[in-house]
This record gives sequence, structure tokens and C-alpha cells, in this order.
Amino acid sequence: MCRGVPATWNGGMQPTPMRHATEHISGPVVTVRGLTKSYGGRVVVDNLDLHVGAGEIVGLIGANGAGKTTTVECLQGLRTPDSGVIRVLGLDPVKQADRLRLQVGSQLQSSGLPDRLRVTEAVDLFAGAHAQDRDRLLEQFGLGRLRRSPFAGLSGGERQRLFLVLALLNRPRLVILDELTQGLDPAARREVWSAVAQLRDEGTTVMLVTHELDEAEALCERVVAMRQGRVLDQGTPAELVARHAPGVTVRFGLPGAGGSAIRGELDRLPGVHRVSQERDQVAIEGAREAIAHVGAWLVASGHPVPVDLRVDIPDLESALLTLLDQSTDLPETRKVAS
Ligand SMILES: Nc1ncnc2c1ncn2[C@@H]1O[C@H](COP(=O)(O)OP(=O)(O)OP(=O)(O)O)[C@@H](O)[C@H]1O
Repeated sequence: MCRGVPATWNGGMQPTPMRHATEHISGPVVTVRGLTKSYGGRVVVDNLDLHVGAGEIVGLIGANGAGKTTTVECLQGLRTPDSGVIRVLGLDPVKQADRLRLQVGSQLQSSGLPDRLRVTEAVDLFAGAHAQDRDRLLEQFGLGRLRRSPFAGLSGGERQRLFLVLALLNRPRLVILDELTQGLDPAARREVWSAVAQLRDEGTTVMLVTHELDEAEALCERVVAMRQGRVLDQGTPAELVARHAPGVTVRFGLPGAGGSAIRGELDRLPGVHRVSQERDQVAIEGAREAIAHVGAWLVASGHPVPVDLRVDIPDLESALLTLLDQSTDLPETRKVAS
């Protein structure tokens, strides 16, 4: 869930700092220790620790209501934590909000702009002294021909792209993107992905809140999986897959190959855990190395390589599902101690 107005965009009210690429960032961009936030006595972020280094793209993923948006809202100073310490670029997001506003760009899903505000007017309103080339940015996000369109006339995806333009306009050092590509068509989604990859190449730190796990897998160097306000696990997408969904399945049909001899041979291959066979259809479950050994066995066996040969490799979604499933024994959401 995303709420709020684009309060952390640099609205052009104050001078924008020099280009972030030329600034020296020492230390972490985000440090969170023991963050706790509750609503109406219900703890929704529970003693959370988080660390984001300069130039990283970190994804917050997890179940609905896990506290991801609340966490990034606290980082932006839009929510005041009950307890814990937050430093963003070394600053306190609540007490030093003015200094931080110049350096953090946000794209929030449900942000709004006045209906009659035209695209160029919105860009002018938010542009600081050192803003990027506005026309180039609008073209890059496919909004060039909509320069004169009022906000109310934009489609959901176009609004989303405009918010992204506004978030990037002033070359922020940290960009927070919540549900980045929701509502975008597949081509626009890829364009936005490449824009984020470009940000990374330029050294911008990015925090991404997303349910799109292919997006997290494509863009994030590290993902933090959350449930009930707590971090369940974190690591590179590949590490989470290896830890929580390590198995693969190789399937193929081998006409006329029935019988236990083949099963026995496959069973003995390194990495194979289980072989099942139904008529001509063979399914082999095992570790990743089993893929190579089964392939080698197939070639060496002299059978033609089966046309229906298929390998199912788990992805981040499988890993997260397992992780969420395993964590159902977490204690119920905490109530604030009275
Ligand atoms: N202003 C609020 N008042 C009361 N409860 C709130 C408020 N904002 C969020 N919550 C609740 O806090 C919990 C965490 O919400 P949050 O939006 O941070 O989770 P999320 O992980 O971003 O969820 P989603 O993936 O569904 O967007 C939810 O149960 C939500 O209903």
C-alpha cells in the first residue's frame, strides 16, 4: 500500500545541490537500527534493522501489510518512528527533513497532482537549479508528446512515468520507488527498468518496494524479505533462491524407455534426489548440478535428445513463497506494550 503526496520531491523551493555523481558519499546511505512503528497500538514495523550502501539497489519484498511502505515512509520523514534510529545520508529524516528533501527522490504509487497541472508545469514546479534536461527526461519516459496534457488526462501508466520523471529530475542521491511499474505496459516496464539500471550505473542508490519479483530479480543487488514488520531474510536474489528454493526438476519423455534400469541409472547421478516415471514421462528432482549430469547422461545414452526436455528452476517468487510459508509460525503481530 502506498500513500501520501510527493512530499520528498525537491519542489524547486530551495536550491538543488550539485550533481550527486560528483559528491563523495562516505558511509552507508541508509542505516536503520531497531525501527519500530505502530498504528493504533498494533506494531507494523517491529525492531527492524536495515543497511543500504552507496550505489546499491535494494528491494523490499514480502507479504501484503508486511510494513514495507511504512518503513520507506519513515526513511522519508513522512512517518515518525515510535523508536529506533534512522539515518539517511547521515541525517535524521524527521529532524533534518529540509536538508534531506534536496537529496532524496521519491515515487509513491498514490501520489497526486492537481488535475489541471500540465506535464511541463509539473516538471517546472519540481525542478531545482541543477535539474536534468527536462525535455530529454520526458522523451526518455515516453512523455514528450504529452508535455501539454493536464494531469487528469494522463493514463495510470503515464502518471506513473511522470512521477518517476519528477523523482529523478533533481539527480537525487537516494531514490525511493514504491510499486515502480504498477500499471505500466510491458514495453514501458522494460524502459523503466533500463532507466533504473542506468541510475545504478551512475552511482545512485535505489530502494525499491515491489511485489514484482521478476523486477526485483532483474534490478536488485540485494533483497530484504519482510513479514509482519520483521526481516525474514536478505541477500542477493540468487542467495535467497539457493537458501529457500534450491531444488530443480528435469522432465522429459523417453519413448520406449520404461523400466527400472533407467530409473536406477538416473538415481545414481550426482545431485539427483528423486526419480519418478509415469509411462514414458520421466521427472528428476535434485540439486542444480543434477541438470548437467542428467544432460550428459541423456547425450551419452544414445537416445535422441527429447524434444520435450524441460528444466524447472525456481525463481525468487518460489523462494519468497517458501520463506513466507516457513515463517507462518512467527508470533502474532505484536501489540504495543502498555
Ligand atoms: N495510516 C495507517 N493507519 C493505520 N494502519 C495503517 C496505516 N498505514 C498502514 N497501516 C497498516 O500497517 C500495516 C503495514 O502497512 P504497509 O503499507 O507498511 O505494508 P506493505 O508491506 O507496504 O503492504 P503492501 O504490500 O500491501 O503494500 C498494514 O496492516 C496496514 O493496514
